[in-house]
Amino acid sequence: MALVELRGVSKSFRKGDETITPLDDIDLDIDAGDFVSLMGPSGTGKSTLLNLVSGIDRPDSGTITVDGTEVTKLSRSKLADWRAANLGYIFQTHNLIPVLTAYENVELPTLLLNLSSTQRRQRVELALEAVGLSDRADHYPRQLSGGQEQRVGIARAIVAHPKVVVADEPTGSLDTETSEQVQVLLQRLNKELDITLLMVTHDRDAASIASRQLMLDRGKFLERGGDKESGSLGEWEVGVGNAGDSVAIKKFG
Ligand SMILES: Nc1ncnc2c1ncn2[C@@H]1O[C@H](COP(=O)(O)OP(=O)(O)OP(=O)(O)O)[C@@H](O)[C@H]1O
Repeated sequence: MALVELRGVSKSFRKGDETITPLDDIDLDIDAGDFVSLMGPSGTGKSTLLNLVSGIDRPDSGTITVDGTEVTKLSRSKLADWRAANLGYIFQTHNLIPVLTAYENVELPTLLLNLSSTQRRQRVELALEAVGLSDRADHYPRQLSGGQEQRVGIARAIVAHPKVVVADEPTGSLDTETSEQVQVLLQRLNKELDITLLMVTHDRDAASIASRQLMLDRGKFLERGGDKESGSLGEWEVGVGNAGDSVAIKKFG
């Protein structure tokens, strides 16, 4: 069983008289240890997908299972606990709380977990160390650079030792050099700490650091074939990211 399994997932929104259905009967498998990047045109439902996987929103139909737990079946209160323990979320703009230090921002999600103060301190220190910011623990967000703020946001996402971390354009508001540093950091977290990552991005370079590259195109997943080890990238193939769909080759961009 894959770590993350989506089966027959659909999600619609009402906009005035119109119904928009960005995700219609989607299937997807993500294995433990995968680093998946997800690209696709604006409005195709990438953020919607992250919100469903992280239990922030619910699908209209279909099931989402993470590490054996059917997230779509959890009650609202159980979902909050599940999310705190199992899911990390990295935002495009880090969403740090300005009146809290880096340490306190990272500590915040751990307050929802059943941990002693010693365990909590260890987790926060480890997370800050993992993103190379131990020496900035007492700084407030305004005293940090954009890249450092994003690294604090990443530390906050991993502090609970989640099963999965989802990231919505984590390099979207960073300059090229800082973006590259964050990409290297995400790759290290995946390889060294074995964190399973699902990252939405519009940046081809950021997408290419992932071990699997998906594209969401008109409600269907395309997956980039090729040999990651040798660096040769193939074409986008329909249906590979999907569980079950027929596999037809289609050129994309
Ligand atoms: N809460 C909501 N209420 C109404 N419509 C919504 C809501 N959330 C998303 N949508 C609509 O669903 C569609 C998919 O939105 P989503 O943000 O998932 O796309 P996206 O692929 O992430 O786009 P982008 O690349 O521009 O961030 C859009 O048409 C959007 O307007």
